[in-house]
Amino acid sequence: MASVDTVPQSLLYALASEISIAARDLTLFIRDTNAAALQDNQAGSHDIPSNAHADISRTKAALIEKTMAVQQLIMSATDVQQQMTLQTQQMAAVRWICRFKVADYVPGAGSMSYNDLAIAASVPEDQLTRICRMAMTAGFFREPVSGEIGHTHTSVDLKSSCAVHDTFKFMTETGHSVVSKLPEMTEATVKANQEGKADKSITAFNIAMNTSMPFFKYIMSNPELAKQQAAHMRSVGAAEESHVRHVLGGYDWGSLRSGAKVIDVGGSTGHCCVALAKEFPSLRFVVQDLPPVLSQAKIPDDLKDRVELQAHDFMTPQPAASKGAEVFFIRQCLQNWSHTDATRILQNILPAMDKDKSRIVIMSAILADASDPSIGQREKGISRMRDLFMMMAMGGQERDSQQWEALVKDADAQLEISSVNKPRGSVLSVIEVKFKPDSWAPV
Ligand SMILES: C[S@@+](CC[C@H](N)C(=O)[O-])C[C@H]1O[C@@H](n2cnc3c(N)ncnc32)[C@H](O)[C@@H]1O
Repeated sequence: MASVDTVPQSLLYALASEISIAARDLTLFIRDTNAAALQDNQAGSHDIPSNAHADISRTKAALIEKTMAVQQLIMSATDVQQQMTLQTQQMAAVRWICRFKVADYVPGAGSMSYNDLAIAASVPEDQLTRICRMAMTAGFFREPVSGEIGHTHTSVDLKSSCAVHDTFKFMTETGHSVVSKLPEMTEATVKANQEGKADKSITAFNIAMNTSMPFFKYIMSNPELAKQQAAHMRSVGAAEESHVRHVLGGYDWGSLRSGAKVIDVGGSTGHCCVALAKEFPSLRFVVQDLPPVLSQAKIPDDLKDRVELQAHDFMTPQPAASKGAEVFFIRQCLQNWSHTDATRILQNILPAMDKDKSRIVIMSAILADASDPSIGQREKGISRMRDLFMMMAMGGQERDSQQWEALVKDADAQLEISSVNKPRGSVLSVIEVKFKPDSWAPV
């Protein structure tokens, strides 16, 4: 075997060295914050707390990105096929586990027999054993001794009381059936074009759910789906790339005057406003969303005087009370809509704006150039995953820089993008939109 000195420089070797440095930094962090985790070695034991410093979150993200880059370098097409098939089955296993609430019956500490678990969950033992053993290959559950099953740090979050359970259910039930209809969506689009009905948007979601209702209308008509979707948004907000932390650091909220009003348009259950309200005690917030989503909101008691919930359909003009608000914040919403609808959403905000002091702050992805080597495949993959899901579920789209410019200009020719900031480690950028300085000069 070659000594380390004689190994030629290669991307593989460079990545492995970077992984080694990141692993050292993460280990030191865990030693200082949760030393017991170093002995644990269960799936999820080396995860970091969601409020960890941004540097350590970036280290974790880099480890995931670089280990994925190493795999891509060394895997053949057959290896990739096996990996994808494995992930498909792992996902099917998690779907089954969530459907039968299996994680609820497993004790928080220690273990139980498959037989007892099968009785508790009312499922056949043979299926339970084989399916849980597949889920173990993805880090969910463990078999400390043969025939016994216990939780790992990750499987605990599959309990039906956890948001992760709801988001997995949404992804594996609704999301999975939508994704499976991608070719049918194209066939329906081609057929509509041939019949001269090109304006009729047919999504994979419409085909999968056998409905002509738009995505959100359908979701909101089913309380269970609305709950899962809201949980999904909270879980997306907890992922490093789209963590709510980037909302805090991504815009100069501190420069707003004391008492300034921030309206979170399509703000879901208020997780962004709650985080902002904790950090910026002089600001006031209004969370706008549809009633079924707002009904899931839990605003902490000490923030209720500064974080208001308001039912509002952003396809209609802003209510009178919004007039003159300093910030109309709209995060992760416009990608759900086509260019025409997204233009309308922005236009519905404009009459409520004070041209002098109001601005729209959009927080969304700006699609990277596929040839940009500075962005890793995982980050590109996550943006593409969102873009495709928007297309399949809602006929929406993620946008590149030119498409954002065009959207703002089509909403109103007097609007302009005044600044763009992409917080480090975030897949979302903060796009500030204002009226052009000369657009309100007396004529
Ligand atoms: C992708 S989520 C983004 C939520 C939140 N802004 C965030 O960043 O986590 C899109 C949100 O738009 C809301 N929404 C969809 N249609 C809406 C409408 N017509 N009016 C108001 N909100 C709507 C959904 O309920 C959902 O909360």
